Amino acid sequence: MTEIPVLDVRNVHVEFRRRRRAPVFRALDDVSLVIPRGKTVGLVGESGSGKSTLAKAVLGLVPVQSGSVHLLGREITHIGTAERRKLGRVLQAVFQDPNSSLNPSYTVARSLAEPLRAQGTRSRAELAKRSAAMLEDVGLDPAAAARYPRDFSGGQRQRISIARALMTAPQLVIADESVSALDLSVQAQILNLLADLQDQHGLSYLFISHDISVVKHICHDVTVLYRGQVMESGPTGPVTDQPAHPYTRALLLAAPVADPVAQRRRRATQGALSSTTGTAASNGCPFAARCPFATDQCRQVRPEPRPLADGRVVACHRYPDWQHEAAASTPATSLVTSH
Ligand SMILES: Nc1ncnc2c1ncn2[C@@H]1O[C@H](COP(=O)(O)OP(=O)(O)OP(=O)(O)O)[C@@H](O)[C@H]1O
Repeated sequence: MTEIPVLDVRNVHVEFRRRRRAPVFRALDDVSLVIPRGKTVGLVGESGSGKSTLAKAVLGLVPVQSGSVHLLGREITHIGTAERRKLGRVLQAVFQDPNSSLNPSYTVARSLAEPLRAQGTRSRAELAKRSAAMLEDVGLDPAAAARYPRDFSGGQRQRISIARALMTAPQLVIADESVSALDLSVQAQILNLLADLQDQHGLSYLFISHDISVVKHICHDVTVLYRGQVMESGPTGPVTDQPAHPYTRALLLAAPVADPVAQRRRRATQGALSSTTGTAASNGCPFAARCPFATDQCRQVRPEPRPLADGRVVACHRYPDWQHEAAASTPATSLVTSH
């Protein structure tokens, strides 16, 4: 029997109307994503691709027009506020800015206690015991409980936010750009911490980042989003070693690398990603306007997701031909062109 995934997002559509009478804007268009137990699934894409909207759809913070969200086998797409509150036992989130979850006027102890209090735990002794254990788990001195957020560095505050998210012993944690604001060395520490906590507590993560090089290090599977549509998804190794979608390759080429000289050389020869704000072909592939391998078919017909033998799914008419063209092209050929 196949195991029930922790999270199963199926064919989700989310639309916004930015102004009254303005046409609807589709922020998520037929997005599916599955997180097996104990795994980390990355959601990657540039700013505006719809990553946070997907997190909000799972957290019930934006309405889902169609499709479904199942958490541990239970459909939660449209559940009410009271039911939603109870989900705090199994579902928590850590955001980019620790200050959004840590009230500056609360002691760490009070901030940590909140999620458990919301689930009905009142015993002070129990709250204090759990806070101390979680602070230790995230590498902080339990004495930190008596202090305030201002007493800590950015990395330490993010550790406190993680401790707070883990207070209810959730099964799924949504980490939305949770290392983006940190220095590289602190990022690495937090990523290691998330991996250790996963081993220790059997956690699953939905790990959201605009940086595919970060996703590569922590995620078992990855979903690549562009303008609200899934370009490619599957096991992280194949997706990042040999991308099947030109957009994934473009993200990899634009990702920071440890060696700045190599980075400059790469940028000079391959071109960098341009902004996501151009006009997408309404019917075709949303990436067609920026893709050097696009044909009329790409501009006119939306590619259906195709399963590949290695477990991936790709939505590209030109796969695998574009890979051969890319390999044959000279370094002076820009992979992604600006419009
Ligand atoms: N409440 C809203 N009303 C109208 N448009 C919205 C709303 N929320 C998001 N959007 C739009 O939906 C698109 C996707 O936004 P989203 O925040 O999900 O992107 P993202 O990939 O998380 O980007 P970033 O990393 O910059 O947050 C954007 O064009 C954004 O302007």
